[in-house]
Amino acid sequence: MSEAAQTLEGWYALHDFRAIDWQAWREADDDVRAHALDELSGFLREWAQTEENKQGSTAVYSIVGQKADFVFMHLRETLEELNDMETAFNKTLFAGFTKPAYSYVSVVELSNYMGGSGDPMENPEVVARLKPILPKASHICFYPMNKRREGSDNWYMLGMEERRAMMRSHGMIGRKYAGKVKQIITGSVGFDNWEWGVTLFADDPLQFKKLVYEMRFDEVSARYGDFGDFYVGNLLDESKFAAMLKL
Ligand code: VOV
Repeated sequence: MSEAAQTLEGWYALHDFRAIDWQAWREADDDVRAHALDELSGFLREWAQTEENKQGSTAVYSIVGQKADFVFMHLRETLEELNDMETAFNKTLFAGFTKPAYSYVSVVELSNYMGGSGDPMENPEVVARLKPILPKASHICFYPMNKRREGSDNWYMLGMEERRAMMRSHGMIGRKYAGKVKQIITGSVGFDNWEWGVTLFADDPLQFKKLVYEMRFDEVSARYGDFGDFYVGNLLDESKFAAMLKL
């Protein structure tokens, strides 16, 4: 049996993709819409406060294309907290004007492929990566992925050193995008239908295309990467959200 990589886990993640029921929104009375917007603003502020208190983080983006209209990406200490916020939001008037489009449950993960020495949890940089404040970059890109397990292309049958060498090469490509793309890798084995969620943040959306394309030529992606649907979107704040919903 090959040696499993050791992983460190941080905050739990929920990517909550929703579509807006535009017909219901259009048909609602002005005061109902106003109340729904107030509730939405209340939640956005509450989530910002949680972030301020370093008890979690939330990113809010619109989604371009027909897969969804917006996404809330929440990071919290426990699955219970994620569930509670999801349920609290679902009880709002505004949530009644949305339909579920897709969701993804995972946990922020670091592996020991690049392992340093000493107790990693004593390293503030590691802790900051496990419990990250999500960047407020102009754009988000999310997709789930697996490492392939097919015939002779089986990631899970490779030895640790071989995997480590490939992850090193992966990391070298990623490093070229330092300052342009920030990645949050969340593990989802046992939690959701794919093995990892990849969430990228950038001010220039073309950097997503360039990074993902360059990685396609790297062995770990070229030979062992299988990918789900891609979601790409634009940063929303309270006023942009209100503008998006204005009729
Ligand atoms: C933005 C740049 C960037 C950088 C710097 C970077 C670096 C690194 C390092 C150093 C490591 C290993 C240690 C750790 O931190 O876990 C990883 C780990 C991982 N990555 Fe990565 N990755 C990036 C970006 C990046 C992208 C764009 C993708 C999607 C791949 C693609 O083809 O679309 C990805 C995937 C992953 C995954 C799924 C893992 C876990 C794999 C596992 O088997 O455990 N990643 N990644």
